[in-house]
Amino acid sequence: MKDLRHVEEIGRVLDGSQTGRDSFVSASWRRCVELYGMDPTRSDPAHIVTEAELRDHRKQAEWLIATARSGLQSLFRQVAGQNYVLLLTDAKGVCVDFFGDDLFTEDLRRSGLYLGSNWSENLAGTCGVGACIVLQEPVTVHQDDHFGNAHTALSCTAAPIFDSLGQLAAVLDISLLRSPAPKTSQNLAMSLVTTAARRVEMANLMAESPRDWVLRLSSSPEFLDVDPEAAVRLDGSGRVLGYTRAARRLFPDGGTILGHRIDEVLNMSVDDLPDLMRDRPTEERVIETRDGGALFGHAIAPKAPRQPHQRMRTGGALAGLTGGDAGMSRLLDQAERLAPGTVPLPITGETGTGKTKLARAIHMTGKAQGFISLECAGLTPEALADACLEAVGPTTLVLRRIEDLAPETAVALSGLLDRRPNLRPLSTTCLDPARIGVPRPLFHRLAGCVLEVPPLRLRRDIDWLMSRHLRRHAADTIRLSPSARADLMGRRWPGNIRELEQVLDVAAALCIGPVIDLPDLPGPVEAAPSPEPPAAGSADPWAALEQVLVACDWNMARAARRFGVNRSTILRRIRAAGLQPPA
Ligand SMILES: Nc1ncnc2c1ncn2[C@@H]1O[C@H](COP(=O)(O)OP(=O)(O)OP(=O)(O)O)[C@@H](O)[C@H]1O
Repeated sequence: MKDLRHVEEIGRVLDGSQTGRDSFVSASWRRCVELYGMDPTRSDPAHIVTEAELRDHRKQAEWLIATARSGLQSLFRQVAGQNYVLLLTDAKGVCVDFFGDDLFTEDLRRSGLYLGSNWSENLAGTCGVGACIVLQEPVTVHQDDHFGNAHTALSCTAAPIFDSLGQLAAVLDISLLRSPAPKTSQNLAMSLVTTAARRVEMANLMAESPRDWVLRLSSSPEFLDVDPEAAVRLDGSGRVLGYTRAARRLFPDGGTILGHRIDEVLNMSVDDLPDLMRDRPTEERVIETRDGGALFGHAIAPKAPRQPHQRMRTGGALAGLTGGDAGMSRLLDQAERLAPGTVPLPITGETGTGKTKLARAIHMTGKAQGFISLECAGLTPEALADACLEAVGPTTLVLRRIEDLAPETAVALSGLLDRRPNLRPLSTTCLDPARIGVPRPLFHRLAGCVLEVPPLRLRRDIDWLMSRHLRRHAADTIRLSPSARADLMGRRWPGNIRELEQVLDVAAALCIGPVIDLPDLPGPVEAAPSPEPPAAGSADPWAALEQVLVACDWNMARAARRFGVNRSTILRRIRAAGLQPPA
C-alpha cells in the first residue's frame, strides 16, 4: 500500500504537481524517469561492482581512503550503537570504504550498504550519494525520498569531499536501515557528516604540500587552532594553490579561486602570514575581509626540506655544508671517504660555490695536521717554497684557483710535491680540470679524484643556507618575509653562495625592524631595473616613500600594496623617516 502511494506520488511529480517533497528530490525523481528511463514500480537490487572493478576503484581512491580513515573511525565511534553505517564512495558513487556493525552485516549487504555498491543516481535512483554527486552539496534522502521501492526503508545523509583543486573527490554517507519518520531526525547526522567531510578536506590539504604556506580560517577564535572552518594553500607571493571547499565563500564569484591572490579578498598580504602563526594568541590573529567582516587566521609555515638519510659516518665539518640537498650530500659522502687518505683532490665548480670551504672541511676531517692555503694568482716559486718551509708532518696544501698558476711556479710546484710527499694538494678551480692548462706532469700530481661542487641554483637547500647565514651573521631575530624569501628562492645566483651572503648582508643592513621585506633586497645582478614604482631608477626604493604616500592619499593599505609589503612595514618606515600625515 505504502509502495503504491510512493509510485503514485512520483507520477504526480512527473505531471508537475507539488507534493511537498524537497525540490531536489522531485528533480531527481524526474531525472530517474526522463533521463535514466527507470521504472518506480520495480524493486531492483543494489548494483555491486565486480571484485576486479572494486580493486581498481579502491586503488584510484587510495590516497583518499588513507586520509579519510581516521576521520571515519572517529565518526563511527560517535554513532556506534545507533545502527548507523558509514560509506565512503569515490566521485563515481562506488563504495570504497565502509564502517558498519558486524551484527547487521547481512541486512546491510541486502540493502547495498557495503563495499563495492554503486550508488550513482543513474543506477540506484534517487539516493543520498547519487543526489550529493549531482548537486555537489550535502543532502539527506530520507525513506520514501528514495526513488526505488528497494530503498524506501533507508535514511541516507551524504556530504561531498572535494580535493584541493575544487574537484569532487568522494562522498561521505551515513545511513540508517530503519529510522524515525520525521526527516528532521537526521539533522544531527547531517552535522556530523559535513564536519567529517570538512576535516578530511583539511587533512588532505595539509598533507599535500608541506613546502607551501597554509592559512587556516575560522569565524571564532576558540576553534581556530582546533577545528578551523576553511583553509587555503598559498605560494610565496600569496597566490592560492589549493583550498578546502568552505574557502570558496571568501571569494566573490566562488568558482575561480586557484591562482587568485589572498589579498584580493582579505585585508592582508602574504607578509602578514608570520604574524598569524601559533605563537600569538588566537584572538589577536584577526584578519579583515574586504567586505568589512572579520575572520581569525592560523598560518602554518612551509616545512624545511626533510634531511635525507644521513649516510655520513662522522658528520662534523663536512656534514655542516648542506641542509639536505641530495647532490651535495652525495658529494660530501664521497669527500668524507677520501678525506683520511693522501690522494690529491681537485675541487671544481663555479665561483662562490664553496670550493675553498670544502677543501678546509676535508682537511678538518682528514689526518693532516699542517694547513697551508695559497692563492695561485701571482704566486712566485719563492713564495711557494717559503710557505711550505715549515711544513714537516702531514700537511694539506690548498692551491686556490690553480688555473692562475704561473708556468715557472707550476714547475716549482711539481718539484716540491716530489720532494715533499707529506704535502697533500687540494686544488680549486672554476674550470673543467681538463682545461686547466697546467703542465702535464703537474696535472697528474694534482688530479686524484675530481670533486664537483654544484651551483647554488641547482641546490634544494637554499632556504637552509639563507636561514643559517641570517642566524650567524645578522641580529638574532632577523627573518625574511615570505615574499622576500620567494624572490630569493627564484633567483639564478651567478655568484652562488658568495652572492647570496652579500645580498642577505645588504638586506639585513637596510631593513628596519626584524623583518627583511622585498624592497630591502638588492636586485639580482643580471636583472633589468623594475619599471614599477616606487622610485624607478633609485637604488633605495624607500626614497620615494613620501611621494607614494601622497599619491595614495596616505592610505597605508594602498601604499603597502604598491611597495609589495604589509601595512606594519609601511608604518615602521614612516616612523623611521619621521614622516607625518597631513593634518
Ligand atoms: N656549504 C656552505 N655553507 C655555507 N656557506 C658556504 C658554503 N660554501 C661556501 N660558503 C660560503 O660562501 C662563500 C664562498 O665560498 P668559497 O670561498 O669557498 O667559494 P669558492 O668556490 O672557493 O669561490 P671562488 O672560486 O670564487 O674562489 C664563503 O663566504 C663561504 O663561507
